[in-house]
Amino acid sequence: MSLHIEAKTGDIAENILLPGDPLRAQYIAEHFLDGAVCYNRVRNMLGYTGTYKGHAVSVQGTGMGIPSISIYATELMRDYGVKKLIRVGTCGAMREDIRLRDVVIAQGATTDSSIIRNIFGPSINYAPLADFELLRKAYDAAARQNIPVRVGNIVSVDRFYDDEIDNDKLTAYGIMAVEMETAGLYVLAAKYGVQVLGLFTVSDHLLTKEACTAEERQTSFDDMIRIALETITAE
Ligand SMILES: O=P(O)(O)O[C@H]1O[C@H](CO)[C@@H](O)[C@H]1O
Ligand SMILES: O=c1cc[nH]c(=O)[nH]1
Repeated sequence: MSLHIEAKTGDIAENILLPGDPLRAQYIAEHFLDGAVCYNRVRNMLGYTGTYKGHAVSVQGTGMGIPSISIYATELMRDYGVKKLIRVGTCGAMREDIRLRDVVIAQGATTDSSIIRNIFGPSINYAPLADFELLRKAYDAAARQNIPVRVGNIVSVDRFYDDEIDNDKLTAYGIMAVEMETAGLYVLAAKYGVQVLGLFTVSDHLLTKEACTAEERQTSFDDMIRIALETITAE
């Protein structure tokens, strides 16, 4: 048991998916895992363990923003021995060639969060990166399922409502999409020496202002979950 997760030692699998929304954790457990059992209800931040094609897999809600995901990621890595983590999130597209419902893989995660400065001091701009083996497996799994994916740099922002951020400059330097947790997750995975990857479904578009309907979110979201599960259970 840790401060924010009431699971007993051994209740959580080494392989885990991390959606921000705890109800998405419940959805994944109910629709994709066999024999899923809920191991966490503290603060309603639901966590489940079940199996996928015979492999033990957990799924844990992490909340919104780097402070929230950092709590769950630290306890999962440090106290429960989790070894492979895939964030399954939603994101906002920032470029015209990225469309609604596309699946995005975060090779790197730029950030305006103070987490980098707080760890390394003002002279280092650490580059939070995905694990290459997980990235390659996710790309291959997507290709096998004929799901197109975009791979590259995203930005993890501290503020969802941010009138000051220069999105045009970020886009000009290749940033594909915006979300709020991955840079922090990648840094923590490096600290604890575990494998990590961020996968996203584009739920809205910052340029065109389009947004997915609930049904569209569901369908494209399922594509991302299948990629994540095939990746995390691949030998
Ligand atoms: O859909 P999730 O995983 O929560 O991710 C995105 O959605 C939330 C904002 O609405 C932020 O957490 C952002 O990162
Ligand atoms: O953090 C997020 C997630 C989805 N869409 C956004 O614009 N931002």
